[in-house]
Amino acid sequence: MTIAAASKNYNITLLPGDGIGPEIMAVAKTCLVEVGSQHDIAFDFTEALVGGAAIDATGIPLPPETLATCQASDAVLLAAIGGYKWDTLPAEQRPEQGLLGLRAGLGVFANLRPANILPQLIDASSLKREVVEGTDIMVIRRLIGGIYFGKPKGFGVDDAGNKTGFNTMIYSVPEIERIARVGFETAKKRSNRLCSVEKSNVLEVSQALVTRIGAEEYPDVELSHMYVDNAAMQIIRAPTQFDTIVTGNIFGDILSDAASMLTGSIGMLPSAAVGSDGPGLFEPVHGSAPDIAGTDKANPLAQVLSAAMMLRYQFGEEEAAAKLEKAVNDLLDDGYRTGDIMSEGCTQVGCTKMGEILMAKLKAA
Ligand SMILES: NC(=O)c1ccc[n+]([C@@H]2O[C@H](COP(=O)([O-])OP(=O)(O)OC[C@H]3O[C@@H](n4cnc5c(N)ncnc54)[C@H](O)[C@@H]3O)[C@@H](O)[C@H]2O)c1
Ligand SMILES: CC(C)[C@H](C(=O)O)[C@@H](O)C(=O)O
Ligand SMILES: [Mg+2]
Repeated sequence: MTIAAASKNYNITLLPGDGIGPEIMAVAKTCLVEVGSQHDIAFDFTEALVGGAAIDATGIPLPPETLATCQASDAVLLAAIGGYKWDTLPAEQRPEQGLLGLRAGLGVFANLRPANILPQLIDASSLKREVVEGTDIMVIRRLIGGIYFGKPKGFGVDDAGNKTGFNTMIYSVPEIERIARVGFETAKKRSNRLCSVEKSNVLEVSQALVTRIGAEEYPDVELSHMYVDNAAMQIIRAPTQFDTIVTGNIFGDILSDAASMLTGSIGMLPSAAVGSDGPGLFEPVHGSAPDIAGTDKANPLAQVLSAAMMLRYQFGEEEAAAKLEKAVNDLLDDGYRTGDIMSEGCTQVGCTKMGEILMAKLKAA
């Protein structure tokens, strides 16, 4: 779909995926078109298949044409993949492999996962107001390395004849250095505090390699190290002690879900996967929520905020990004909530209605 006569034109691949994916993507797409029209930006959207939807249509979770379309676009906006229907497939054929292949195929090694509490949602958090107030964390996750990608992996049989499964966690020094740089650069733009979360008391892959770069290249950034088990506890106990966290793939996956509860709901958390010279991949932190798919209960705000991250990080369209974020803010100010962030005295709405209210806010902006 193209809006004529805009001075800027971006090719976006949309990957609605599975479960609630198409529902929340519809909201984000409409909002993008509206905000684009206000900022002289046209979007050419191409929809492609990934995950379970791709398996059903083509037999594989990441058809080569999907990857090619994504690689040829200016940015990729993904909703989520996966669902019960494909849970019994062998590991390599599952929807999740489509997502991993996409991340690797785009070379987006740095995943920025912000978790900040909006004042309107403090009472929606499962933690106490005094604990979450002021939370503003950026989790930076190494996205295309570590145990998700290490080889060898597979199934075997141990000496006693028991079936086994195995994966390999491996990081090279250059890989750690490049994510560390993203961590330091991000911390510099925030409050100059970087916490490297590792398991360096046990794992060779976690040895504190980040320190070297920090000491030499970023003397102004205060670097700390924390074991991941302690970090999981500290993030719940006293989240405001954290500013920027840099960590590995699996630790980042787990910590960002934990951090989401500080913000009220995982339905609020966007992410940006960047690092290559090409298109970035923008997606909510949450999954396809198969338990609520098709019920119009999904919170579309993480998807909309992911679109805002795309505008900011990929295109430098700060004003348009800020406008999307303000619309979210205004809607929350007016007390509209999906079920996952519902609080007493607020008005509960579904995904579609939330989209309509967002559009009204954008049009009024
Ligand atoms: N990036 C991705 O595409 C991605 C991320 C995580 C999980 N997954 C996949 O999603 C499927 C379901 O995984 P899961 O249940 O562990 O995690 P999930 O994030 O899909 O859901 C966890 C819980 O959060 C709720 N939830 C998630 N997003 C929501 C939203 N926007 N609004 C309201 N509630 C929301 C769900 O209803 C569920 O109760 C699996 O197949 C998994 O592999 C995909
Ligand atoms: C679905 C899965 C492969 C994915 C991950 O572990 O990276 C998801 O949990 C995420 O957080 O994006
Ligand atoms: Mg996850």
